[in-house]
Amino acid sequence: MTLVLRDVVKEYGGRPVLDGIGLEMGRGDFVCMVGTSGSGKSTLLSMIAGLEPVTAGSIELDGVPVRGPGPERGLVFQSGALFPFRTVAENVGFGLRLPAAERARRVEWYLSEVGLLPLAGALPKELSGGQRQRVAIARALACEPSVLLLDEPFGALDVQTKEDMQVFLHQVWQDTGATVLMVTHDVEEAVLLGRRVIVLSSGPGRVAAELPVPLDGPRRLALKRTPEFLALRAQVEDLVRGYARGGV
Ligand SMILES: Nc1ncnc2c1ncn2[C@@H]1O[C@H](COP(=O)(O)OP(=O)(O)OP(=O)(O)O)[C@@H](O)[C@H]1O
Repeated sequence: MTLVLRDVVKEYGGRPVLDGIGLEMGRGDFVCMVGTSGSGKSTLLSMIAGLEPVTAGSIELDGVPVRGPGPERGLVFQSGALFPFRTVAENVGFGLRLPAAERARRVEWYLSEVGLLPLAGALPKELSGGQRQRVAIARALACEPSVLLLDEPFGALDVQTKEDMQVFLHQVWQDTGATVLMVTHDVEEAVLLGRRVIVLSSGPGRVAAELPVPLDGPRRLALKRTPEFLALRAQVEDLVRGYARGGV
């Protein structure tokens, strides 16, 4: 599925928040978006998810304009927002309009994909933060979306758990072939996972730079220590810092 944004503008009360955003993503793409706080990253994801209308411009999936939410787009927020009184399996299966046996099979499949099958009967309060995010990701994946929209999905996790989740997400992406658009504050995470990194400037948000990530081989954590990775990370950090100060 292709996702195309053309000249997307968003205003709140006449105040421009995003201005002229363009983006093209093909099937199986993985794009990470970074930018300072308030540059409109979450707003952009909400519009792609169909939860917010655009003020001007267009967002199209396979050439069809987005006019509301749809099952082909899965959205995961920073705090997974699970139903507290439903089990892990019930959370993952919630909203799946399938016959019971098929739904159970689907839930089992995605719980094993995220390594949580043994905790299928647990309640969210019995899980760690990382496990809760895995459930949220499994829930989004269970709808088998063509496009996965991730808004700071690991932002609330400690460094170790976050790194485990980065490796996990990369594996899920490879296994499912989903198109992934991920918003993050973490430049290292963006360079590790993205095949491209988009830097948004702020006030209003614009695409300030789009950098390919030409790193060969598997995206393992050891990659973070290579000179190529460190150079690219520094380049993106300088861009983000520069735009935060009002232009490079
Ligand atoms: N519903 C709304 N009504 C009015 N203004 C809003 C609304 N949602 C967001 N904004 C404004 O739009 C701007 C961009 O917000 P947004 O949350 O998209 O930025 P962000 O880049 O995701 O920030 P952060 O990195 O801090 O999450 C902010 O100035 C915010 O105050």
